[in-house]
Amino acid sequence: MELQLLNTLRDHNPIVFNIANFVTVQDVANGLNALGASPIMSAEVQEAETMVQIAGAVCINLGTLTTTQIDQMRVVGKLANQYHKPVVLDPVAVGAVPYRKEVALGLLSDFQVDVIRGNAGEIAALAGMDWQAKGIDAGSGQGDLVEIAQACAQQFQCCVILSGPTDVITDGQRVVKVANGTPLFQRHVGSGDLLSSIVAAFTAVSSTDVYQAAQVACLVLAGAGELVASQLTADRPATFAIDLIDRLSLVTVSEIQTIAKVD
Ligand SMILES: Nc1ncnc2c1ncn2[C@@H]1O[C@H](COP(=O)(O)OP(=O)(O)O)[C@@H](O)[C@H]1O
Ligand SMILES: Cc1ncsc1CCOP(=O)(O)O
Ligand SMILES: [Mg+2]
Repeated sequence: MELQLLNTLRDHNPIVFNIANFVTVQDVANGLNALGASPIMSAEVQEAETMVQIAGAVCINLGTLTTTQIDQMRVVGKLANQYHKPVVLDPVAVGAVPYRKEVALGLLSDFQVDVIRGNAGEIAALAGMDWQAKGIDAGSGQGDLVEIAQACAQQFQCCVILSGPTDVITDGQRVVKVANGTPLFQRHVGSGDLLSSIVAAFTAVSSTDVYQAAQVACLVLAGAGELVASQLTADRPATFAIDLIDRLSLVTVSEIQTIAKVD
């Protein structure tokens, strides 16, 4: 895996344009900033073209969608395709809310995305497979996570990250698994949103190889979280979230390499 992309990202400080949700927007902005990217959030369609032009990549998050925002997402996605800017889609809760699934499928037919990043419940829903998603969380289901991720990637002709205790990254054929992380990620709302935006940041510096960018993003975030958890003596979700921001800023390629569990 090309972990040197972390240094490339810090050297280039790419602008990442996020259509964020209102729950986790500041965590995402601060996480991107700490890592070495330059976040910008926008909810206004009138400035969509400028946003896409100045950005290195776009992350579209369905977390708190509105009809107005869906229109903005469609415009932004099409502009990103036109300007050849990578697009990451985070299909928050599409496994639990049929309306969201309908919206996500509509967007996926209106423009091409480069990466879909979701938990098992979300990726299974988009792939048309049975799963008991629970709100924003993965929920419970039975099935081969690799097969589910590959089916989703093949259906939408893109890279898919099915995140969880082990992140499964696939382009539809090839598969890489990242087993780093900590259960503390699940105790902090917004971990998945941050991952999706970090994926966008890495695609901004590796637009010709989004599969590689997706792998590095998963390993850097999961590795940073694992390093934070190894220093905590108790179950402290709030401390974890704060320390994660610091660690994203400080973590080095060699620290990540030392703990990497990549298959
Ligand atoms: N039980 C776990 N153990 C280790 N890492 C986890 C665990 N659950 C989630 N993660 C990590 O948390 C991040 C967010 O993933 P996930 O929880 O699947 O997203 P979401 O918040 O959208 O449901 C990923 O980096 C993933 O590797
Ligand atoms: C709680 C909540 N409600 C709508 S979006 C959102 C945040 C989802 O964050 P994540 O999927 O990263 O845990
Ligand atoms: Mg999520």
